[in-house]
Amino acid sequence: MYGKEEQRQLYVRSKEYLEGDLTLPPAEQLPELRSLLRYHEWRYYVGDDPVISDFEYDQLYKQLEALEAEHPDLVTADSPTQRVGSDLTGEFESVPHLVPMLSLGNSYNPDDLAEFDRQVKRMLNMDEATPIAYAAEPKFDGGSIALVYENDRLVRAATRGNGVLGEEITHNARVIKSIPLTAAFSRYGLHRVELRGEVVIRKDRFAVMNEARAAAGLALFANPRNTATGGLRMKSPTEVADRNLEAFIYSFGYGTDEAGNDAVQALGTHTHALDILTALGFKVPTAGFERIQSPDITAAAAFCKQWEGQREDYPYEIDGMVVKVDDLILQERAGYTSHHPRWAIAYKFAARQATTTLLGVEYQVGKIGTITPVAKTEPAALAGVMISSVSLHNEDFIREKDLRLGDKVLLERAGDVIPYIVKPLAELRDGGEQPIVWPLTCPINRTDVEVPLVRAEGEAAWRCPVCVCGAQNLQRIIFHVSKVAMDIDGMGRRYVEQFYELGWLHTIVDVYRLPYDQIATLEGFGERSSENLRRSVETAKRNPLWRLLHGLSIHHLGKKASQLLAQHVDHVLDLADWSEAQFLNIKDIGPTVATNVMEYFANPLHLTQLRELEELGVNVRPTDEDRPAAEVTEGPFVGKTMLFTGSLQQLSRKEAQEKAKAAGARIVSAVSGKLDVLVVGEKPGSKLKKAGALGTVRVLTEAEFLALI
Ligand SMILES: NC(=O)c1ccc[n+]([C@@H]2O[C@H](COP(=O)([O-])OP(=O)(O)OC[C@H]3O[C@@H](n4cnc5c(N)ncnc54)[C@H](O)[C@@H]3O)[C@@H](O)[C@H]2O)c1
Ligand SMILES: [Zn+2]
Repeated sequence: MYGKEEQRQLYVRSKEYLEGDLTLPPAEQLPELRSLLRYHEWRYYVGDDPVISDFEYDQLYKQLEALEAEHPDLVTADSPTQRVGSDLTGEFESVPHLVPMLSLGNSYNPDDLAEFDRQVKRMLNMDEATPIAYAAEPKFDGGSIALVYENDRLVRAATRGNGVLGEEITHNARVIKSIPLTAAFSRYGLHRVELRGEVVIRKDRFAVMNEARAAAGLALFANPRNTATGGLRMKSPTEVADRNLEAFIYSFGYGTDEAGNDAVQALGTHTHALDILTALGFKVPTAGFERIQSPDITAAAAFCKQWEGQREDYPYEIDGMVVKVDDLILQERAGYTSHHPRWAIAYKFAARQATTTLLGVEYQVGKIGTITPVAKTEPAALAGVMISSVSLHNEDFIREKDLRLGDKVLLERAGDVIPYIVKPLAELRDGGEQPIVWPLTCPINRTDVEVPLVRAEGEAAWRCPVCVCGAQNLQRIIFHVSKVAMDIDGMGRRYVEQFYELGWLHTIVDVYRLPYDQIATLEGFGERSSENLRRSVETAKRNPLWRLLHGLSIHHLGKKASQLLAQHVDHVLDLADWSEAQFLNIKDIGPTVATNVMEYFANPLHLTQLRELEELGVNVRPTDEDRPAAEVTEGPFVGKTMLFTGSLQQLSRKEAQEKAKAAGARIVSAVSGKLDVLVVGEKPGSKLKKAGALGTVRVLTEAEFLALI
């Protein structure tokens, strides 16, 4: 019905009208707006596949309405404001409704409802101060249905069609269990009635159906509304039965007694009419829960707001609420336009779908270097917020949806769920769309070195194995500042995490350029602690080299190996030029450490980091503590192993150990058959006992030890 290029044009023009930057004479705007609305009605009703949001459609509609109000001479009978959108497909026989099935006017907030209330009163020549009672109930989002009962039997069911003619679907309605085939209308003096209702599918049943379809390899249903309207039009009633359809009945459209006189108004109120339908066995919004009778518009508005908040928890899809003048006689007096009743109005919830243009893709790096593509879009209003970034999850998502740069895309955001792209509107493409090329190398990396991404088998995510922005850095930083590595006093995991969250720490390099003035302003900090932290960091900069090496988190490079390497270089970057043989030449360094250290230093990103550390004043050369004590060949303890236990009185443990080493001893950590000398201070404890039991250990007091050296 519409060609591809034509559809694209209609879409682009619609967005231009919505932007509101058109200055055309009304005589040109009017026919164009009408043709735009007709196109969107076709997409929405016939295709069940709209290309703009309901809110946008309503805005275009309002533009047309306003223009027509200014230029009544230019109103045409076929204008979308003068009739309801048609869902006639031509696949079923059309039948005339007993009373036209109309649309509803729209409101979006309590102010709109207050305005509606004033209009109703003006129409009824009522005083503004006199309250009108309203009924309010959910606006079910499914397919409209009209049910005709004669002599208490269901004789016909039809879709809304174009409002005047509907499509006859009686066979399909008969298999919907919530539609009674017989109902005792005669008890209320009703001989012939036409009921109005909405056919829907419960959200959980919809989900189960789709799971089953996925398991069977069938195409998934797009959404419950779509599935319900499609379900009504199935060719075979058994297929209809499979869809778990239900029908909510929300009013009498028509009702006469045996003589053909109106018998509906006698029911008094809309509320009472629904109570009767409930009693007759129809599925009707439950009084007190799904519907209320409110004394005035304010209470009705509050009920609408309440439902907007609980919409997600409700088992059925609703796109708003409907507020109706409760008194049936007042309804009749207020009357109808050719498009909607003047006594009712829809209170629309914020649209959960929107269409917009995909402008570009950016990449984020998450935990363990996972690369997440993020779509950048033209800003779009979605469920009450402006959206311009939408996660694309991973490469497969982009590929499966066949997303391209420049695509018009359908966005959705339901409840707390993060917004996502439902699909591109492929039929609106003009050929200028560009493929999204998945990066082979890390897109985050800010250096000029390319880092290939990796994707583990069976995983959807690509990862940057060394990403400088990756959250794996968080763990590295925590280790880097810890006691065993750089031992930065007062910085622990908690602060690292906090600073990381604040964006101050990305890599270990940032540890040495923290914003202390800002830290001072953090809750629980203050000038003093900030200054203390700064001092700890400054102290750590003078650490022996082995601590830095250990703090690089190189796989398998422990404290001992770090110390050994620190002894054998003049500058940490010397290691970048080392061959495997050079590593293996060092006693106690094996091939595993060699490989890992070589891999680390082969990565230019790491070299950049080390240079940055050096520029920031971090020591990158061996200190005295790193240097091996010159081989001691003379002294009282040459070739002996030694251990200290208990508390020493004259020397600190560390001093004693240094002196022992200078006297040729090698310090060990445990009592064993290999221990030669045990020096005991006060309260020696179990080590002395153990040494005594061995009988091979020479035991010295602190004084004896001092005398010997
Ligand atoms: N996105 C698009 O391109 C596009 C195009 C056309 C229409 N639309 C949407 O459809 C609307 C117009 O469609 P419409 O004419 O079907 O109107 P509508 O859906 O806004 O309101 C009328 C319908 O509401 C249903 N309804 C559900 N619960 C009801 C209740 N408790 N009481 C009364 N009616 C109830 C009825 O089936 C009735 O036909 C637009 O405002 C727009 O939101 C969107
Ligand atoms: Zn990276």
